Amino acid sequence: MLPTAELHIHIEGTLEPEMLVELAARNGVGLPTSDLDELRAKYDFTDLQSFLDLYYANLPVLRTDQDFYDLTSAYLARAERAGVRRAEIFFDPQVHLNNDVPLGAVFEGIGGALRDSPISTDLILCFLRDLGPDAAAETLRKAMPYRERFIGVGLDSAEVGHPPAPFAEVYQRAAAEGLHRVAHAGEEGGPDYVRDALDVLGVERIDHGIRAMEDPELVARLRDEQIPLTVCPLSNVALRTVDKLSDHVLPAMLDEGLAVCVNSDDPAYFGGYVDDNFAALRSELGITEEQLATLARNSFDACFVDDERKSAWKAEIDG
Ligand code: HPA
Ligand SMILES: [Zn+2]
Repeated sequence: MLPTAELHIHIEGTLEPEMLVELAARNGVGLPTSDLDELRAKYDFTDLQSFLDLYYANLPVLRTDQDFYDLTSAYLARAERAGVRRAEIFFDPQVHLNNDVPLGAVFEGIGGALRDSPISTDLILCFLRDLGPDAAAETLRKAMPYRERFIGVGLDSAEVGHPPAPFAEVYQRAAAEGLHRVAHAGEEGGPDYVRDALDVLGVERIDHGIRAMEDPELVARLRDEQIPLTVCPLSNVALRTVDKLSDHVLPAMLDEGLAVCVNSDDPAYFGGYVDDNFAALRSELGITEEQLATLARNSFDACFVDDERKSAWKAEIDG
């Protein structure tokens, strides 16, 4: 199993239908159906918004520390089997706050599972871009009592129509707090979203970034500056950003010398964990063992950890 870092994983997107049903029963939360086949049948998306509608509709089942602990433990156990050595995990506090779940329960539950796992982990707090910059600033303010529990901020949810620039101030505030900065850009939005995430928000990594390939000048910059891009191939197929995996730009990104790595995004919804993504790249895109090793090396280089730890993980790839 290829060792890797997973840098683009939404913990809420690891909620498998089985756990959805279990948590709904535990907390007395109604679901449209408890039939697993009927639930899975809903996992057929036309675009990002059609996925987000289901993702948000399912999340009221998460209520207590224990729920967040169970969700996170299940992901970490599965990630361990997938070869994940390091996970930098996104979470969406605004969803839980809007569901009347206190931030303390979110941090305690997720944090407890992280402590109990052998995988090296940290948390990245994501702002929901469609709720706007004021709500993001308010969320960061509410999270400050838990400042030691997370290492960075990100930007997710509906991309088109919600460009990065209005979030400049909250990203500045995050930087002043010593937080790392990443953002989803170029998933459904065009190259301008990627450029603004870099220039206006000062992000250190781009999540997705596949549409940057439409702009040769931007591609040259991403290569020259070796900006990490956390690509999620099965997610892009599930959300129909690409028609089929064999059309994916990942091989072209590798050929351009971009700092790409492979991630699962929302594995419960998109048909697989990071090892499933690697397997699909091998079988459907003809990605070679050497390219897979490059992707794994890139993932460790892109981690928010010291060089010594990166080197130790990278040594495992060839060893
Ligand atoms: O894949 C995603 N894209 C944007 N926002 C998200 N929030 C959870 N998953 C996603
Ligand atoms: Zn994502």
